[in-house]
Amino acid sequence: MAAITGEAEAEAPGVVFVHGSPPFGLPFKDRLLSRFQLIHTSELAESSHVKVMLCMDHTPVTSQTLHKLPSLECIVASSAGVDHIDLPTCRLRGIAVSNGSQAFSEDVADYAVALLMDVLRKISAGDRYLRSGLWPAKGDYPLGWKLGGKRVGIVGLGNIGSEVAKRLVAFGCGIAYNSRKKRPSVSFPYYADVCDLAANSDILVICCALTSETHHIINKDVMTALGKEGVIINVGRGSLINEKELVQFLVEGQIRGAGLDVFENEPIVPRELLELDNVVLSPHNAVVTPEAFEAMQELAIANLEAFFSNKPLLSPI
Ligand SMILES: O=CC(=O)O
Repeated sequence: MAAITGEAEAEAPGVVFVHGSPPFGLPFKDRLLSRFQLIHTSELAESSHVKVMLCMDHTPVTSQTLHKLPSLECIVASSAGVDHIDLPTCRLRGIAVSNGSQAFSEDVADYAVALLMDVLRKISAGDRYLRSGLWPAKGDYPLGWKLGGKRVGIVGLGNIGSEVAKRLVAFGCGIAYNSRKKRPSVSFPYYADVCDLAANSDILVICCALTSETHHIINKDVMTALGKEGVIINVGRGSLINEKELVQFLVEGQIRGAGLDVFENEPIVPRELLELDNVVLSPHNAVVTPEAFEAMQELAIANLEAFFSNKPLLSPI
């Protein structure tokens, strides 16, 4: 006993409900197991006492899921986007939610810039042209456009959007943004209306959270305002854009191009997009680097430890 041996009595490990089928490798699982007791989705029936959930993938956390966890106080999500979690129910029940965005923001921002550079300078399209033996037989591939000097409208100036801005300022772009609220500490021009932002931009980079307010925030009116020379990059969620309208605008040449990491009905990608050389397509890969996964694991464990020590979460949403 602690009183006799002088050793601190070992504390029981905190119980963590792991939601979804985690893509985590063994080292992460071992690290979690060394600190916490893990309960999995298949054991939901025995989880009525669980206070914290670790969400390792995009499996929906519905009001029914939450109903089965009456003691839940906190959800630690590994992803940047938390649109798979029923946030209104969490708010009603006072369940705190944290996300993983801090861990991924730099990598997602790099990827957004890479997609943009690719669309403008036609890198993937030129690669396809060369590999199919058309160069030089069919002549040089058409020239692309310069990035420096372009006016970039960022939709969602959170962790990821701010990193995108930092990078594009270094490329000599002008930045403006739209978000729920003007950010007093930010000197970039703010547009409360996305159409106004589009009308004053050459490029839109979409990196806001998907909510009922932002669903289809990019629609035909916004694309019309952006104009024929406009480019759209989406590293947020597919449903931020009305995809049917986007496809139509791209097919008809009513905007110049798009770089898309996300789609409305993933992994289904509209067939028309596969035919277009002014579109760069990517299989929801912007967040995926081993370094980002490592940082995500650190953040998830730090959030769980903060919860169990009654400290503020590190990345509350
Ligand atoms: O899309 C990936 C994420 O939200 O982390």
